[in-house]
Amino acid sequence: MQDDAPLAVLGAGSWGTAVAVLLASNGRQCLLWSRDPAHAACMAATRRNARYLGDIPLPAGVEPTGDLDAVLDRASDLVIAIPSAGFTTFVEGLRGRLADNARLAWLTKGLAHDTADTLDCVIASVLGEDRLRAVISGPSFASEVARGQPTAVTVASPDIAFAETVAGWLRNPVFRVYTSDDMLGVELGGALKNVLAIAVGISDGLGYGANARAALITRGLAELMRLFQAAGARPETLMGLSGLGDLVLTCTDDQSRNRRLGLALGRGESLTSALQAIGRVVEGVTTAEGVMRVAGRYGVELPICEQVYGVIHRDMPAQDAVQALLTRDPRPELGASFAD
Ligand SMILES: NC(=O)C1=CN([C@@H]2O[C@H](COP(=O)(O)OP(=O)(O)OC[C@H]3O[C@@H](n4cnc5c(N)ncnc54)[C@H](OP(=O)(O)O)[C@@H]3O)[C@@H](O)[C@H]2O)C=CC1
Ligand SMILES: O=C(CO)COP(=O)(O)O
Repeated sequence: MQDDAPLAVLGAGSWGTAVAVLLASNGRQCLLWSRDPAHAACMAATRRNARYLGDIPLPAGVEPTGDLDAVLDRASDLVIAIPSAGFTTFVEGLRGRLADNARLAWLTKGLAHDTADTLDCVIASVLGEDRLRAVISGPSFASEVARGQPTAVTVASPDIAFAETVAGWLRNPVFRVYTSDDMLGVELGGALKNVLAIAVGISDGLGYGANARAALITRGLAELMRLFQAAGARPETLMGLSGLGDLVLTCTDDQSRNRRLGLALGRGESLTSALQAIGRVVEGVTTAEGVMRVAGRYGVELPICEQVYGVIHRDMPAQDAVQALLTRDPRPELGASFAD
């Protein structure tokens, strides 16, 4: 693959734009596709993405476009940056339109909206098991990355050589990239942390203190560990950037939209008005539903995720959800294994 061929980022929200800026600052030509041609034209004219990342100038190497056919003609290395709710439909729309040598990476954190499968399963089943593919995940707020603040992430792929290739696109002295072959663990960590961040936000919004926050993060980690064991992900991935790293980031910093949603719900705002005020994707909302399906599939208990699901999708009062967690049957902190 030619290093001077353009890369393409598909999806021009906050994270897609930040990664396009990163790739261009690494010297790569980067097509940045928006599904809204007027938005693409505005970015091209103003050299900013006013809608999602307005304070960051787009470097010369970023080429905004609204023409997906032209993008697929010019680039065979594609980075998908759209929310999980639209992921499956979008990938199905790529079927039959990709060059044979097209390679895919994605920045999306979540589960397939319709099946609750991991996004890797979606890509493999729609575009073929042999398609080179990788997920980019880890603690990485878009605006910090776009401003060049130090960040470290993980790239996971079933093909470790391809993980290295993607890492090479992204790496620079302030953007450190590790690689992994545990796609499942990296994707599950990225999906669940959004739901857990809503839980921590709710607790903080209710005015509970630092003790409750630390307890929720720790017991959230135990939920992830249980799911990892049941699903066959590697426990050490949980201690990495896409697990503990992103869980801590998203649960503790108000840049997180998932945490901010929880804060608003804890303070008594309605879901609709909180989502409207945030005005960006809040992945934990749809993922909370998917996670319940995954818990059922593997027969694991995920009590914190279940309460978040109750608050968001069953109108449960936030205070009742916390109470339900506090009054669960007592149990040993760690059972026969860490995951019990
Ligand atoms: N922001 C961040 O700091 C990080 C985000 N992520 C993950 O990246 C993913 C994208 O998030 P982010 O960029 O922040 O979200 P934003 O809400 O900032 O932007 C979403 C973008 O996706 C576009 N979009 C939505 N649905 C579709 C669709 N069906 N087809 C094509 N484009 C679509 C939107 O277009 P339109 O404007 O037309 O609606 C918009 O450009 C999420 O899974 C998120 O969890 C991961 C790490 C960091
Ligand atoms: O995934 C993220 C940082 O790693 C962004 O988190 P939010 O979607 O909660 O803002």
